[in-house]
Amino acid sequence: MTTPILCARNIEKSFGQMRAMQGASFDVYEGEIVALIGDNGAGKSTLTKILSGVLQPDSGEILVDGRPIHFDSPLDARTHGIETVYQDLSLAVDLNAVQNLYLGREIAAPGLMGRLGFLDKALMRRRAQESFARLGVRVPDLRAAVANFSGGQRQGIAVARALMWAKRVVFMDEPTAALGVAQTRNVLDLIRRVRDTGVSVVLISHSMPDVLAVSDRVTVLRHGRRVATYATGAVTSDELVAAMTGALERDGAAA
Ligand SMILES: Nc1ncnc2c1ncn2[C@@H]1O[C@H](COP(=O)(O)OP(=O)(O)OP(=O)(O)O)[C@@H](O)[C@H]1O
Repeated sequence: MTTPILCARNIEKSFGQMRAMQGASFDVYEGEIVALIGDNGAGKSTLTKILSGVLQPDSGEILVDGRPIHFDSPLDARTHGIETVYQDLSLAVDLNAVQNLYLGREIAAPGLMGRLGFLDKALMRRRAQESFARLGVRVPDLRAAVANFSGGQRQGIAVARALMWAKRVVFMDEPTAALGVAQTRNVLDLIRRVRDTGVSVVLISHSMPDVLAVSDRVTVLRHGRRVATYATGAVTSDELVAAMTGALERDGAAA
């Protein structure tokens, strides 16, 4: 079997008395969309934060390409090509789409101008346009503050931003929450396009239809550990809900 590009093994993490991660394991393979699902409080966000360098585990291992690694910060995870799109999007709403794409990673103008702090705005705009075009993200006006845009348009910009920098894995936390039917379809298409560019996607979602529509595999977390993993084509919504709620374990049929 191939080596996962990103892997968590027996992760433990407590917040005071609360054991949020109780031996969680998780694998991401190259070129796949893997859904990470679980009931409220199952530990999806905590695991995501650990695998993107925001939180450090108390114990357990993280492996990239099979090699143990420590992420001391989100920057560490980024240098390994791992990016996260959070549900709150963390876009700067007063800035335009290009500025948001490059927030904190601006390109300096060449030569003395760059050393004086001038930015290469034309280059950034061109690369941003290429990125939006490649992903099929429609930005009504590159110069307008993103505060003017719809939820779906903002989601597209947030995804494009992560993808500008993600070389290996993108975590998407509830990317279709608060979106309408058409916008949800666009974001799901976008997720497929991301995978087709060779970047793996971890989809964290409460939406069974989305999970079943777009993922290749599904991992179910419960009480801070992995209770099941399925090939999406071989599982039903009822089976996923059973794994999430513990009915599978009660039946003694856990995968
Ligand atoms: N900073 C924190 N301090 C204390 N407890 C925390 C903290 N972060 C998470 N927890 C607890 O850890 C457990 C796992 O939370 P987590 O947010 O990872 O779950 P989740 O699966 O993402 O849930 P949801 O679907 O509701 O977002 C929960 O019981 C939560 O209350």
